[in-house]
Amino acid sequence: MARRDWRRLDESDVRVRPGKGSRPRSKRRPAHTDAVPAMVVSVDRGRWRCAVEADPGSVVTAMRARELGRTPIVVGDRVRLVGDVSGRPDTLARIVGVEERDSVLRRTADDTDPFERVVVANAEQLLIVTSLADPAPRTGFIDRCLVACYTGGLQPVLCLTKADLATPDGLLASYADLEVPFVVTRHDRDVPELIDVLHDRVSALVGHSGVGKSTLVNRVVPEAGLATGEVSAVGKGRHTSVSAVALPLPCGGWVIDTPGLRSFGLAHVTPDEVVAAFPEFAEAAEECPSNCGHLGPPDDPGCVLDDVVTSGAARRSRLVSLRRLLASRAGTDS
Ligand SMILES: Nc1nc2c(ncn2[C@@H]2O[C@H](COP(=O)(O)OP(=O)(O)OP(=O)(O)O)[C@@H](O)[C@H]2O)c(=O)[nH]1
Ligand SMILES: [Zn+2]
Repeated sequence: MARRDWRRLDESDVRVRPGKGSRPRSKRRPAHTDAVPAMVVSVDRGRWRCAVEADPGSVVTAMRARELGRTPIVVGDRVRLVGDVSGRPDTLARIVGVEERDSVLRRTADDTDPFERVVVANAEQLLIVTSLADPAPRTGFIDRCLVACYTGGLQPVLCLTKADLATPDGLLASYADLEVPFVVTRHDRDVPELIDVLHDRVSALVGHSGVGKSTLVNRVVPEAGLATGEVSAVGKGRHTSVSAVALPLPCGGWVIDTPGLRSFGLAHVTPDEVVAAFPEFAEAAEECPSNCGHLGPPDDPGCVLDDVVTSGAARRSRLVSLRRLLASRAGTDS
């Protein structure tokens, strides 16, 4: 995965300016040696709810310390807290540091918007929740999620719901060459494979309205109590939560639901970042003309990736899949 690329884009790294002799002592950043490590579980109007690492049951409300300026802090961020970390009502701790992120789920508002934002930090995997029918699967959306995973350092997992209504075979065939792991679920059966996938990991979940994501979350986190089956209710979505929230799994680990995330603008992603997720093509791509989109002729006549296939070093079907992802980056199917 293209780890080096998204690390470069990380904004959360709070740097301490090298001390200048003339600077008054009081201006120095305090050491905060007593800070408590915690993970952000939700964000609401300038307040962060943080689960204390040593005791995930203890959730503390915190503000961002002034010394952090406008450093973005999102769900999944690992932070350091000082002040009142008791979590008692009406107490407020302070976030004084944000750890470097291991992964970032990023999006641009739409493909013409140059400003990306991080939606979830540090998720190890992204469960792409897709129903096999009602609504029908949207491969364009899945492909865009895969691009977000490959360029943000997350492991994608296809989570195919409503298997009582349709077979997963056709859809799985489209993703066989990408070797995307998958689980297949239906609401009238137990979900041991899903528990296996989620156990002890931090997993973000995305999916379109009606695919059964709330049904799934409620099964693995019984206390979550998410509303389900209200797809057609008037005004739905207007007053419901639209930001990500991390929920602790009884079996260990976290699921991060992303109710507001139903499309992925990928304007911030470059073709080279996508190719970097395909080891058999990454090196050859350096021989391509600069600014090659790697789509091949007619868009990119000088692209050398076809030669890799001709030489026998890669399968044609892998290149077809890679180019499908590259095309989805610029596509409109959200
Ligand atoms: N047949 C079938 N229906 C299901 C299954 N899972 C969920 N449903 C139904 O699909 C509808 C949508 O399920 P939800 O869990 O609310 O879907 P959601 O993805 O959370 O949708 P939003 O709440 O709009 O984000 C409900 O009527 C569920 O009862 C399944 O495995 N099979
Ligand atoms: Zn190329």
